[in-house]
Amino acid sequence: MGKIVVFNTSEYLGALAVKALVDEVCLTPKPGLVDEENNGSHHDLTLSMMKASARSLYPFFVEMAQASKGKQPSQLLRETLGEIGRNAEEKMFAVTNGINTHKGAIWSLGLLIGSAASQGNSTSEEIAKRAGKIARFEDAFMMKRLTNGMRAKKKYGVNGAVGEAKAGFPHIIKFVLPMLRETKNINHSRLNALMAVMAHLDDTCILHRGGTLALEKVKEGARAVLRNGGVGTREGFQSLLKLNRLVEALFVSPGGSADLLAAGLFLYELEKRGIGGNSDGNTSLRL
Ligand SMILES: CC(C)(COP(=O)(O)OP(=O)(O)OC[C@H]1O[C@@H](n2cnc3c(N)ncnc32)[C@H](O)[C@@H]1O)[C@@H](O)C(=O)NCCC(=O)NCCS
Ligand SMILES: Nc1ncnc2c1ncn2[C@@H]1O[C@H](COP(=O)(O)OP(=O)(O)OP(=O)(O)O)[C@@H](O)[C@H]1O
Repeated sequence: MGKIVVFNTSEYLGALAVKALVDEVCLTPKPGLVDEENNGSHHDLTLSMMKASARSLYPFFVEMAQASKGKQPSQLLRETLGEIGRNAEEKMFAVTNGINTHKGAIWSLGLLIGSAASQGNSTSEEIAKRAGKIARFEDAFMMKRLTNGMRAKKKYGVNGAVGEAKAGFPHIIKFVLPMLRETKNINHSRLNALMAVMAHLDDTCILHRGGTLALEKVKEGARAVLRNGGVGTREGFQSLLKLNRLVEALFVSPGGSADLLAAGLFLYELEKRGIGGNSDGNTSLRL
């Protein structure tokens, strides 16, 4: 996408969401996930596919923002976002030839964009809370297909992507945002934010492929990185490399944590730039 010029708040929010997805996938070295060095535990994903998928979602994110402008959380808003979200998933699968690149991310970012657009000048905490309120309304049109996430939720009794949203994205508020706000080295703070969420999240991507044993090992590995001072220290970075080898050996992928990092990056950019950053004309964003 390179540079994108945006003309209104909805386009601005859409561009920030795409930027968050591109920033997440480019963050390196991540355990098990696609990054600039390798495709992690994914035989079917590549960096260029992830970027193409992220860019293809732009019009849907803009539409979500437009549809939510000035609206209170309601079943109608939930169903409107649901329909746009399903269309976005369809586009994603068309762009990737049927590979799941951003299903979880569309869900979390979609709700947060809707919430951010519905009421200007909110804090990240308020946006996440209101997104939770939207998610708690029923979507009568939601397809009841058996997904990997549903299987994992049933088997292991965890909440998954839907539970995280309905609870107002506690892992973003408690773990991702504090880390992003903490340090001056962007790469370190983003990797530490990923470690913090991985140390706590019941990620259905990991559970589906590796079960509870793999999830516990991954959580402990992420905790070790933070205990050793984070990725900015020699010991912490060695622990990250050790975690990457562990995740590779287990052949699992923390896709849910990656989604929540991307969603946190979106909120963090929004709090730095402000929602009205482009209100009086063109603003360009480098993606
Ligand atoms: C809710 C979704 C993500 C389906 O989730 P489900 O748990 O059934 O399983 P599925 O395995 O298909 O996808 C889950 C994805 O969520 C992410 N994830 C996994 N664990 C977690 C977690 N604990 N917290 C947050 N995200 C997680 C991962 O990326 C994973 O791939 C979504 O596909 C959906 O139903 N979309 C419908 C469109 C919609 O209603 N959109 C409205 C807002 S845009
Ligand atoms: N950098 C990334 N690399 C890989 N996955 C990512 C990345 N960022 C986010 N994700 C998320 O991970 C999910 C894909 O994970 P995964 O391929 O494990 O799921 P799946 O298609 O349900 O299952 P599986 O591939 O195990 O059959 C997507 O929904 C996406 O949102």
